Amino acid sequence: MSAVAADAAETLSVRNVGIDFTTKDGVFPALDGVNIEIPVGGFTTLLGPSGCGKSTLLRTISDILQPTRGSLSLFGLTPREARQDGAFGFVFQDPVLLPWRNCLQNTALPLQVAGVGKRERTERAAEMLKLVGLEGFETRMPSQISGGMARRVAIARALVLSPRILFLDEPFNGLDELRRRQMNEELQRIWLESGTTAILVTHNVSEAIFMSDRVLVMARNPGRIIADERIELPRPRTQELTRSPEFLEYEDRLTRLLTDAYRGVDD
Ligand SMILES: Nc1ncnc2c1ncn2[C@@H]1O[C@H](COP(=O)(O)OP(=O)(O)OP(=O)(O)O)[C@@H](O)[C@H]1O
Repeated sequence: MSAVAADAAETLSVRNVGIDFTTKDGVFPALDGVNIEIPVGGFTTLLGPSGCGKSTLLRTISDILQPTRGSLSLFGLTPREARQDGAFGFVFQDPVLLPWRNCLQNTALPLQVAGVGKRERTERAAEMLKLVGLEGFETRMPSQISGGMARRVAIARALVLSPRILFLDEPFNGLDELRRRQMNEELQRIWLESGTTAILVTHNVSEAIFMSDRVLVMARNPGRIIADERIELPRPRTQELTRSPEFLEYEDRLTRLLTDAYRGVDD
């Protein structure tokens, strides 16, 4: 943790957070001693093996789970206050678009739920579709677009309420490597334009480096952070950069850390 306490309004702080689950085999510490300080506007990635508590940590930050120990502060608010304030946007592994609504109507859904009038929500949703590169596809139905396009719609929908924090839980799982790289470039552009704070969960080392200012490597039993790596590469990052010695050095280092994190998973 930083020696100088940052301004609470500018920082997402997770302090000594632990989560215990009670199962028939006893109490299981899914997370323990987790400390994170994320600056407003930053892009942070949680990288770790299956079962290390990445989703549990996201769920705790987003007020779905209450910590057993420790505390959280989200830019000066509690997780509950932040949720009630509409501070969160979510993109999940599966884009889950409503098949009977077109791209514009799917993007506008959170606005409709929030009671925003039709004209304003149409304008705002169209703006978001433009941001994710889907101008001209407003009236396409989900069955008429590719998997990559569906993910863009999911990102547009997550950003439509201008969230302070965008949670991305393995959003490009299932895409082939080339498509994933294209989506990473797109997401970087969208994130830079939106100015939101982003927290990504991934298993993919290259994606973690490409996207992040910071990569938190997690291990399990108990779920904890074993490394906090700053990625000091210039933006906007390009595919060219992924072949540079600096990028490959990060890749090598994070792969080693992740290998350590995987060690013991099946012990
Ligand atoms: N409600 C629950 N009750 C009991 N155990 C749980 C519960 N939710 C999660 N766990 C356990 O806590 C641990 C962390 O789960 P979590 O889903 O956060 O991991 P993860 O890193 O997101 O995994 P993955 O990458 O597979 O999604 C796992 O061992 C999981 O089985």
